Amino acid sequence: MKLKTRIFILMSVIFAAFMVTIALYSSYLVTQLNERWGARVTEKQVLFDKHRTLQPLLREIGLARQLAAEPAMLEMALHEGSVKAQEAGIAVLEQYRMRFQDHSYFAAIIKSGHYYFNDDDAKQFGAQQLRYTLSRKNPDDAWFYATVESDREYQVNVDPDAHLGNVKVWINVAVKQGNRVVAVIGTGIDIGEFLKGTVDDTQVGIDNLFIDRDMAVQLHADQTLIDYASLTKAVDQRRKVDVLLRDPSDLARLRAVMHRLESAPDKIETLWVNYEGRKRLLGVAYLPAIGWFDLTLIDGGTLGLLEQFYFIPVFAVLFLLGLLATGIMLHRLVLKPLYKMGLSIEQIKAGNYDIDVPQTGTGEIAELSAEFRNMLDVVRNTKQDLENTVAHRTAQLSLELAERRRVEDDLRRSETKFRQLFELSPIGLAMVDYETGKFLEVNHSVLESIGYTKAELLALNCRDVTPVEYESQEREQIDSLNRTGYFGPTIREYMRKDGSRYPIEIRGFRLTDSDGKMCVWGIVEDITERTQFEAQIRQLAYYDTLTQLPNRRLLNDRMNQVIASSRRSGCHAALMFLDLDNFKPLNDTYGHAVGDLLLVEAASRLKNCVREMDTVARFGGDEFVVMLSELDRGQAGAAAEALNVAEKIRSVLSQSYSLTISREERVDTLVRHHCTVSIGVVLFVDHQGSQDEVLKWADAAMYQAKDGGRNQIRFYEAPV
Ligand SMILES: Nc1nc2c(ncn2[C@@H]2O[C@H](COP(=O)(O)OP(=O)(O)OP(=O)(O)O)[C@@H](O)[C@H]2O)c(=O)[nH]1
Repeated sequence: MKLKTRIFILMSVIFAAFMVTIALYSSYLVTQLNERWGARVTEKQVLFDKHRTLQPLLREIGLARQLAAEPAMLEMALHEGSVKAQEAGIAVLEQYRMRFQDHSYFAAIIKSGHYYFNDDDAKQFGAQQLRYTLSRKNPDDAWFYATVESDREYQVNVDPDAHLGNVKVWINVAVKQGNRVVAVIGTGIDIGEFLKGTVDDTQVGIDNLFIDRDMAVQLHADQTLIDYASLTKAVDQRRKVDVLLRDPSDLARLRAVMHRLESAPDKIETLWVNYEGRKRLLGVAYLPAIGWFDLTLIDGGTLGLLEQFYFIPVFAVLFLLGLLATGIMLHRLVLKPLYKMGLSIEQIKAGNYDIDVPQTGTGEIAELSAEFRNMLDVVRNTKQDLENTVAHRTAQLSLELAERRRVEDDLRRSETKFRQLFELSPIGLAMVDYETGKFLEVNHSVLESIGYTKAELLALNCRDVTPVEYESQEREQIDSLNRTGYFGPTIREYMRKDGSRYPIEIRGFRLTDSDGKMCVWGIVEDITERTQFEAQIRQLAYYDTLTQLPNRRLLNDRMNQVIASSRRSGCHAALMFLDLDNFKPLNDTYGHAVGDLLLVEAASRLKNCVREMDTVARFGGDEFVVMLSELDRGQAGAAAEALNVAEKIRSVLSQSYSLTISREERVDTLVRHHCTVSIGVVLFVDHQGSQDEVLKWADAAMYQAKDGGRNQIRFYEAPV
């Protein structure tokens, strides 16, 4: 919401609040003033009414009481039959008659019931003061008996006189002998005359009436409302003030006021009541002399009460004008300069910083305007600084970007290099998840050996390609990784996709990848060729290339094993040294190749002569060694067993050899050759000496066989 609108609303609210407050307060003041003013006026009026009514009555009452106190009255009441007393009494009555306002009197004698009355100034009645005789049976005479029985000294009673045909305000005074009422005397005032001087004689807007203690109306300008002869009626049959005050609450409050005033008769109280449909101020005074209450009702208009403060609309207009003037001033001094500054701000928001902001307003607004201009300068400078900084930073960023691109290119080249290195490495490289063992990355070398595609292998776990018998080895590797961060190198096998196996040498390193994930880099070397090569070397090292029989080196190993075994088991072993007889002529005649054929054939025959556990070795040239193990424990048995085998060998090797000579582009030539063998045998058990000794002994025995004529078997016999 705009400031202008808000100020307008604020001023409207202030105006409304102010006017409501003023209206309420003025209403309160008017009420207060009216009530106080009305109360004062009413009190004066009530006092006036009270006294102008009471004054003539009190005068007549006083005169009547004075008359009642005349001795002639008592005498007449007691001795009415005495003419003297009667005449004296009437004389006094006539004397007082002229002093009464109405020029009338009455006297009613209890004993006789005679009612004397005279108001005849013209004396037309003459001596006929005795008018009639009162009777209890006559309702019109009830006033008399009520006065007698009331036990009060005097009473005021408004009553029509049936005998006289007029209505009077009667003053009834008891004539007493001691406490006994003997007569009632008094006077009357014509109601018309009395009202003229009291309730009739009121101003417009002022009503005056009198009520007795029981609220019966005693005097009112409208005589039809008067409760005549109240004295003689039951309380509930009287015409009361409720014919005028119809609101029960008004009546209740009036009753309370009357009750209070009986205790404080000098006071006057006022209260607001509804009277004839209008709000009237009611003043109440007590007339203790006659037991009546004076009620004076005054109309607000008559009181000249204020309806309202007429200056309020004027004040409202002035206040409104003041507000308008304030609004205009506010607009010129504050809103307009602010609006101009607002326009400048809009331009700045649109990016136009090169505007000229005018100096505007006065006082604080001028200061604000100046501060705004200063601020705009600061903003301009800051913007310029910012642009410079941005340009500088942009240049820096361009350089950094170029450098970064260069680094990224280097990195990419390096990555490509290492990727190529990884892929082209002849050594297998594989990365597996540390937790699950799943393959994460493998290079070409691994794939080539294992037979899986890359996608297939990356779907597998390293345990899927490891034969079950290596499970314990794999657990050790995991332990090693946990402890040291690496394992290996160890040799085991992987299973290819086709189920075949191949040997690998594997080592692993625990690493954390760029995502912080633990993994294991495995260097997996396919050692199939190396294994084969090692086997070849082993073959060359331990076997004779011509006959494929163990050579001397392997023979030495086997001899060590047999010597140790024989020492443990106690079984005899035998070593036979064989040398073919007359081999050289074959070489010489047909060449070494044919000799080789014979040597190969001889080796084959030898192997067939012994058990799997026995060893047949070529010692060199045409010399062979046969070693038998686990022979009998007894020497004789062992010698027999050895001899048996030696005989078999000698026999087999002595059989004719058919040797086929194959030459390029020539027909094969079959050569038959016959040769024998000389065998030297040594038995040994629990041998403590060197193997060379055993060989030497066997060799010696073999020479004995040679010396013995060849094709013989000789056992070594230790010199005695
Ligand atoms: N073909 C062939 N001949 C060999 C080989 N090694 C050694 N010889 C020959 O084997 C012969 C062995 O000689 P001798 O044992 O003395 O000859 P011999 O005829 O068997 O004589 P006696 O043993 O005394 O009966 C020599 O002529 C060697 O040249 C070989 O690997 N191949």
